[in-house]
Amino acid sequence: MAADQGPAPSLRPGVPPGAAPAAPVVTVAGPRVARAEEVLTPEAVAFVVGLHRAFEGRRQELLTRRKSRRAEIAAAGTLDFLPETAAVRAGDWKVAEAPRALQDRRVEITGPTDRKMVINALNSGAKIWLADFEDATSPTWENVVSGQVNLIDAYLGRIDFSTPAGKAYALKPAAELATVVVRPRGWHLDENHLLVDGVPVAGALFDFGLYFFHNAARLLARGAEDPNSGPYFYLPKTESHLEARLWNEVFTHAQAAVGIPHGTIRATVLIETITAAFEMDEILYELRDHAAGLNAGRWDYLFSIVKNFRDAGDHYILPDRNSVGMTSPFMAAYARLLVQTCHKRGAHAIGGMAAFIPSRRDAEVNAVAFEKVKTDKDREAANGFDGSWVAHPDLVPVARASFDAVLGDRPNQKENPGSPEAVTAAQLLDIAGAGGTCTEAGLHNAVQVGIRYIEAWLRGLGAVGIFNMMEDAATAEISRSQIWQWIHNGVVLSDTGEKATAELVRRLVAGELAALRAELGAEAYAGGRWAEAAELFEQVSLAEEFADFLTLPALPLLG
Ligand SMILES: CC(=O)SCCNC(=O)CCNC(=O)[C@H](O)C(C)(C)COP(=O)(O)OP(=O)(O)OC[C@H]1O[C@@H](n2cnc3c(N)ncnc32)[C@H](O)[C@@H]1OP(=O)(O)O
Ligand SMILES: O=CC(=O)O
Ligand SMILES: [Mg+2]
Repeated sequence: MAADQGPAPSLRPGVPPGAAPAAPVVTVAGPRVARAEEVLTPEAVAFVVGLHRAFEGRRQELLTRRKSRRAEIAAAGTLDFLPETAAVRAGDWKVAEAPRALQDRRVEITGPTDRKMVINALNSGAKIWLADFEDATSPTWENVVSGQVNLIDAYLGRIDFSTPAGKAYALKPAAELATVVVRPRGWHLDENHLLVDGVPVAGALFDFGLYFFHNAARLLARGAEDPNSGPYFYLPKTESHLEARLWNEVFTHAQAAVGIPHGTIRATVLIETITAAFEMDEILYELRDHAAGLNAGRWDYLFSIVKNFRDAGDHYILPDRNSVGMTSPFMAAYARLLVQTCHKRGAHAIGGMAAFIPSRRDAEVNAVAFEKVKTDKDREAANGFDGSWVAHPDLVPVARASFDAVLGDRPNQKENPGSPEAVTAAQLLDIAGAGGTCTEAGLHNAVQVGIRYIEAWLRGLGAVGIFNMMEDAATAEISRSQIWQWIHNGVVLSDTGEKATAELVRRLVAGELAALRAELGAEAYAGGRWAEAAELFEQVSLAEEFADFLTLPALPLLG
């Protein structure tokens, strides 16, 4: 405002012009969670409120922008690299050097932040533990607050746990523990239990802000670079470099606010949307002082392709989930581009999740899981990735063997430029080129997985084993969005010759509920949330208007 304009008129009746801005009204409205007061201290809440006040406006703008971008994609029926950022792609620049704790990331275990899992993950022998508030967590107030309590206890080396049967859990010596990398929720989810002037804060800023605030205080006490830890993050579901820019602004603000050096925070960005795949360079560039790498989040990536091209015709129809994999040409192109981009920019390239989970009770299931995961990790290591994810502690040695065989004593292979084959937009979008079939068996599986997962999520479980596969929010999104896509494109199922229709899906849902009642028994069935899960599943897979995320209509049903 120009100096001669005088003070702005007061918009608050009775408050003189130029008076200090009103203090925000902050409401914490969740059910009681044990030890919440250790996390939700007045200072930590004020820090999150400060983030909200600084960045909520921009978050909303970017969420609106997602909608217009999707409308553009629907109109064009295709996608390409951005002309306006060609100079960034062509430029000669690198991201900041990784801190010591993030140099060797050959095996990363992922999982939710409940107490037992925290201890098991940290003790697993993995280099990194991705502490997940996203795909693997149902964001009940209990889960998001107690997760923060557990992270503080883990950082202080005082986390322990025992089961009602007396099995005791404790941390191994500090030098043997995984480094913690926290994955906050994506930009789309609100935290409805913390309101500022009646507006919910972003789940992303709640998870990031609380972990950063508590972690940064300890970091300051320990000295500039802790060899085993720091404020390290995974950033999920990013759709554009502008969203990465917002994270960069949040990091810059957060570091300045608590007085730790710019660049202390390190973030690995999941490339798990089709739009982000076209902006890998740009995302690293925006975050270059804070970037630690990119990750190939294959499950949300498939979901994002279906979501964005759901009504773009036959070329984009995703066949049965188990007939597409990382060797499908469009997925191989995505992995290739990720390794090429990361290594050109000095960043780590981290592989994704093979969803097969082992069983300690069934040797055959175990053998299949080990073999499938080994094949997947061998391929990633050979293709230039610096490390990869596993979902279960028993898979840590499997993935480590794959990466040891390629890396040897080197912490990573960032000097490996990856495949010399350039990646084109057409290759990234060649879904039809994957072949694969759409079957009623695939449709049935999608119904089963979708209902079972949503029911677990409503009870506060964000990751579950279903039919020996790891299922989480990302894989459930594939199930329901694929059904929407098949119905709206009139797909004919190759094994029955029948068309995929809403009526067929409703029949399969009813059949699945009856099967579950028989499998569980009437009492256990009645104790679950099956009817709500089925209703929500039908809504997100059959409603004409496609829900951007299934967790959005599901959120109000959580405690
Ligand atoms: C698309 C994506 O975003 S992938 C990343 C997000 N998804 C995830 O992180 C999933 C992580 N994995 C898991 O949550 C689990 O492995 C599940 C739910 C799939 C299966 O868990 P369970 O049914 O408990 O498996 P199982 O009984 O074989 O577990 C054996 C032991 O390993 C532990 N365990 C299993 N997975 C993990 C894990 N990821 N982290 C830590 N501990 C684990 C179990 O707690 C159990 O411990 P216990 O023997 O002390 O009781
Ligand atoms: O977050 C990972 C994914 O595959 O989705
Ligand atoms: Mg994901």
